[in-house]
Amino acid sequence: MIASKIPATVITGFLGAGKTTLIRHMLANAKGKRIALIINEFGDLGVDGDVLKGCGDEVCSEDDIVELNNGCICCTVADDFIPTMEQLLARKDRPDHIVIETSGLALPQPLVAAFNWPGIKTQVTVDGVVTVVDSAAVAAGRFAHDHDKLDAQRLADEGLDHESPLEELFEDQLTAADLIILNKADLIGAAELDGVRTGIAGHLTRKPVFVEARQGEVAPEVLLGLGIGTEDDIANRKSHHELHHEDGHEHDHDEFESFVVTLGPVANAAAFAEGLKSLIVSHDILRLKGFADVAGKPMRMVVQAVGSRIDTHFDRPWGTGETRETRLVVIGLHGIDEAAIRDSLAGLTG
Ligand SMILES: Nc1nc2c(ncn2[C@@H]2O[C@H](COP(=O)(O)OP(=O)(O)OP(=O)(O)O)[C@@H](O)[C@H]2O)c(=O)[nH]1
Repeated sequence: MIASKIPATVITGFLGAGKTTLIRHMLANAKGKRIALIINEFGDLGVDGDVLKGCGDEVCSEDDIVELNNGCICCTVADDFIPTMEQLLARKDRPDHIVIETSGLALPQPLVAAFNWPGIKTQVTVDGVVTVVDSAAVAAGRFAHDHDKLDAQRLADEGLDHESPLEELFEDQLTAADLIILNKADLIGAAELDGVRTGIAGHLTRKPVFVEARQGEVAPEVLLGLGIGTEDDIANRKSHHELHHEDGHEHDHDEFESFVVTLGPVANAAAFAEGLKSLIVSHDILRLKGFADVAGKPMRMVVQAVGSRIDTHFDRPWGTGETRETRLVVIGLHGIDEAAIRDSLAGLTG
């Protein structure tokens, strides 16, 4: 008897859109379906994996979570993704479903195309591509064309052969979608949300399904079981890069930069968060996340910033034998002033 193919769902979406939050909710509500997770992050801190471990104990134990943090998954398909899939498929206790969270900067196209590789195609199929959208960021014009900035970038770099990197990537992630989650609906009004939906739909030639969400709360029955087989249609969902470089020119992420900063204990959590907020605005930091060691507190503080919106909360006690330290990953556009940001961050702890 030929075993049926394992469905795999690709969850994509720009930095901070709410992919990890959506997956957390899905794991907590998966009702016994055994899910294996492959998580890819930009920046080598492994925050997403850490946030997800333990939250779906019954359906997805730590052994079922594989972190691929060796660059964006779309560029490391052959070296990282394929071997990981092969290992998952070689297991005796194969999962019911595989969920892959791409980094916020990844192009889904090369990843989906990898499901056509011999050895993978016979055993797994792409159930669907789910693209998570930060509706509030879209409504605020985060991905819209900023002509002044773009002109300045073009002046600085004559080789620039494309539109704004943010806009392009955002569009590529939408182009690949079977299901679009309009997340963070709590942050904007109904009319604005409608505007976001119509704006996105107007850009797409295909007609993916739209679902609104708050805090990534989408029923697993809606996310999983789409049964699309997206790998067979991926040639019709080309990214800007594929359209511009049919000659096989390598895709990379040169437009973005990330670095990890390690700091000592934070004296005052509220002042630290306020300081981070101004730093994010003054340096146009796209994403900042990690953990902080707050002096005198037994718990670890999670720091999550998307644009200028910052959230901090204490998630769990520091473990015995675990080094208490403050570690943050900072992501911005190419040319972000790393030295100045490092200096300012060091000044915020004391
Ligand atoms: N207000 C609001 N905040 C949200 C919602 N969904 C997620 N967030 C917050 O947005 C921040 C980023 O969420 P994540 O789930 O980590 O986003 P992500 O897409 O996994 O981020 P990257 O992996 O870094 O690209 C966190 O502080 C979340 O708590 C939502 O629907 N509404």
